[in-house]
Amino acid sequence: MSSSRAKLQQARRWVVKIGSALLTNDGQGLDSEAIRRWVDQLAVLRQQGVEIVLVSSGAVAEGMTRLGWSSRPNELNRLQAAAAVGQTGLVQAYEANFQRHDTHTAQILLTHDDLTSRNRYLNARAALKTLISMGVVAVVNENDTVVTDEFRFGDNDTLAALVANLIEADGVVLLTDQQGLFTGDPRSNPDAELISEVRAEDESIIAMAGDGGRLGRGGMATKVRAARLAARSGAVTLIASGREENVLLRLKAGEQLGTLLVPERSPMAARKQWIAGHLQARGTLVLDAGAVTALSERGKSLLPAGVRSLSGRFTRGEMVLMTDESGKVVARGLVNYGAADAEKIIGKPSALIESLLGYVSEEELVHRDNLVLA
Ligand SMILES: Nc1ncnc2c1ncn2[C@@H]1O[C@H](COP(=O)(O)OP(=O)(O)O)[C@@H](O)[C@H]1O
Ligand SMILES: N[C@@H](CCC(=O)OP(=O)(O)O)C(=O)O
Repeated sequence: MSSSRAKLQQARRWVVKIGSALLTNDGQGLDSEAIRRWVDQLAVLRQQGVEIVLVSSGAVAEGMTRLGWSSRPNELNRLQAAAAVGQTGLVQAYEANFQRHDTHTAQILLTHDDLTSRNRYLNARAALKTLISMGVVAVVNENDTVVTDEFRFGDNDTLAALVANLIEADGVVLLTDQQGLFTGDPRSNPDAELISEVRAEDESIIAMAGDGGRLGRGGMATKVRAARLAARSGAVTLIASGREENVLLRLKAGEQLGTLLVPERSPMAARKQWIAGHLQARGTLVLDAGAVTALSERGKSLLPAGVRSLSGRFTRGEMVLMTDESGKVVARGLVNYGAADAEKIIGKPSALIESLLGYVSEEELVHRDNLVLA
């Protein structure tokens, strides 16, 4: 087995996306047998220690079936109405199946704004992470009923990749109606060959990937682009057929199914690059000399004890600058406590956090995994 395949096997958090084409059996209503089989597999994966977030399409297609429409309407209001009708069918199907495994599901409907506005982004992230920690399977879809221009993400491949960025998933599995990415669209090109593994950044795959079928929105083109997005936070993406028997369990066992799109950087390197480049600092922590040395020379995390003062109005998870006493920036990173709580614990040993705050999030103020030296 290639070492890249092992990356998916070892991934502890997977975003699994099930496409419209697959879910609705090409327009025949929700394929409840298939949903049962995927849920059974997801339940086994969870027993094997994999955390799962599900991104499921199919609301519009299911709504059309329920409303007796044979063709996809062009008017936005009718599409939105179909999505609203179909979404209840989708969540019913997942909830009923996960209940057989004593697992709760949660419906999360997201719009583009939710992932671009910092506040909403942090809320979505905190809610999803809390659900994961409680063992609840979130079932995510685009909030089709409120998006303004014709379906903003449009396809759920992009949404799955953005969710992976959001919750730092290390694996994205896109289940569709083809075996994976072929050198050309197999619907029109019978000689096209399946690609087993490719770099997510490889330019040549963009040209190979065509658009989608009757029900699907993005085709392979959006899957390839989604793999690139997921690679930004270091996640591997696997495109495979959801009709393949036990596909998820076989992937977890390391079988060479589908197409693996491999990120250039390790999750850690990608994460650090993201911290370094993409976030605005919300505050500053001034460190004592010992803490400066611990961070810059020994690669340590920042403990509250090494902080002399702070400024800014930051909340947990936001980015702060860390400076020495002369004001020189030594590092930047994501802080584990909001400013008000941080103020109470700076200069104190981590063992006192619980008595000072009444709870402990982490013993570090900034963990070294979430910290980049200047
Ligand atoms: N290079 C390619 N390899 C495989 N499938 C391709 C390729 N180019 C286009 N496709 C088409 O993409 C479709 C899958 O995308 P789509 O219909 O959007 O499904 P989903 O709803 O699962 O996202 C396939 O049915 C296939 O015909
Ligand atoms: N939000 C839409 C899904 C859009 C869609 O079909 O996406 P995809 O499965 O990527 O082709 C729905 O639930 O119908």
